[in-house]
Amino acid sequence: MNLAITDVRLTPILVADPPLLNTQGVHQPYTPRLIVEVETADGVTGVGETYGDTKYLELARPFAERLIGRQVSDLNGLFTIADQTAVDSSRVSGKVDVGGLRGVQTADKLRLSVVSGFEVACLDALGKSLGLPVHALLGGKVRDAVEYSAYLFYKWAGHPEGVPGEQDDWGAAIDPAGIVEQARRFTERYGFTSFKLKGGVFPPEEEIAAVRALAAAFPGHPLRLDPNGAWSVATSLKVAKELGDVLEYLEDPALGTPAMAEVAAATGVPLATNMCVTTFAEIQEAFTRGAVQVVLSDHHYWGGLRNTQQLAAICRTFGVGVSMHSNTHLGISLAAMTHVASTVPNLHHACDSHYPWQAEDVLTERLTFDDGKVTVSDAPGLGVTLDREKLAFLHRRWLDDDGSLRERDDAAAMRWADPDWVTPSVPRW
Ligand SMILES: O=C([O-])C(=O)C[C@H](O)[C@@H](O)C(=O)[O-]
Ligand SMILES: [Mg+2]
Repeated sequence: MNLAITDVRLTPILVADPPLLNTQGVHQPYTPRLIVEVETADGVTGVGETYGDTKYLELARPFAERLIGRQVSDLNGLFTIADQTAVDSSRVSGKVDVGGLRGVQTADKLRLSVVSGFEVACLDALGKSLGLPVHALLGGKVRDAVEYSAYLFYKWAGHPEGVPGEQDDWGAAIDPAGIVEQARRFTERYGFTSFKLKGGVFPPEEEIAAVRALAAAFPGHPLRLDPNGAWSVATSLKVAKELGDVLEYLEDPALGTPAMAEVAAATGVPLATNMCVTTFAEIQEAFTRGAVQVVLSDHHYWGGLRNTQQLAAICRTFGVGVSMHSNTHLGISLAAMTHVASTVPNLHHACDSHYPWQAEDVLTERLTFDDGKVTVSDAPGLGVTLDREKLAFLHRRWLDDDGSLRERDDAAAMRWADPDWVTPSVPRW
């Protein structure tokens, strides 16, 4: 068996995305992703997926060149390569990413977001070479299926007039009744039993009403509300008080560890985050201050599946829960998330996934949710097959774009509907 990497292919694509609202604005009609393929001397190909904005592409290209000749089994070596890959300082503010939705933006985090795409591709190739599923390479699954939650969004029926985009069949959801209807469709289509509402869009009273409506429609089901740090400490505490009896957790009610710690100290409602703890460096302060009770890992920016396992072990040590965050992603990432989630013993909350919102994919067969769960594949590697025609189609869309959609920018997308829109300052309420 020859595990040496002989070829690496990077394919940036644009994937259709519905007009989902968040505190920064609205999703663009197409969002960038990067598909990574590594090929071994034996002709085995592994696939990975990560963010596709230019700053990731810029790093992925020199990274890919350095991979040639290395073994797909040399996963630790990926971090060495990452350390040697220079990051353009203009690409990192040290502050926030996508209007703050993905937490702090550092050079290391940018590197890790690229490493993760290659790590998953290497694991896929290694698994296929050895005839083993990725979960086996990670130490073995402790569950046969991974539970996901319905990721509810306020949304418009379509993208603003005159903006080219794909039509979705979800309709509009801009009030409690619309959110309950969306949740019903999620349960009918996928069997989800827990629900997360993306908040920070409307004044808190309206979002409290939406969560109350969900609680009435789905009594006893786990509910979460995530305004992406849009609230002050006082507002967060008010919401926690009003919804404390129905919330599984509140997600990033306020921005940053100090504010989260203040909220946590004054409420019994658990706080989850994918914003104030998104790197290993942020763990110590947040955990010692008791600022978060659940960390939502995202293998893309934590640096891959093995780093996600390390994060889970740290959380276990500190008695902090762990689950999974999601941004717009395709089936390769859902498969990767499912493999790693199947190996984490202390996973006690349904994971997030945007996948139901993505009507397009690059796989020959879409992954499916049954009773809200994805079955863990025992096929070699990730257990997915790339559809080259679909990949080429989505890549063509990226090539044809004039550059305006190649960076995710929810505030810019909002300006198509509201030319005066500026990214709201935080706390918004
Ligand atoms: O849980 C979260 O904070 C997210 O999923 C962040 C995302 O960017 C989400 O808000 C979105 O896609 O609009
Ligand atoms: Mg969140």
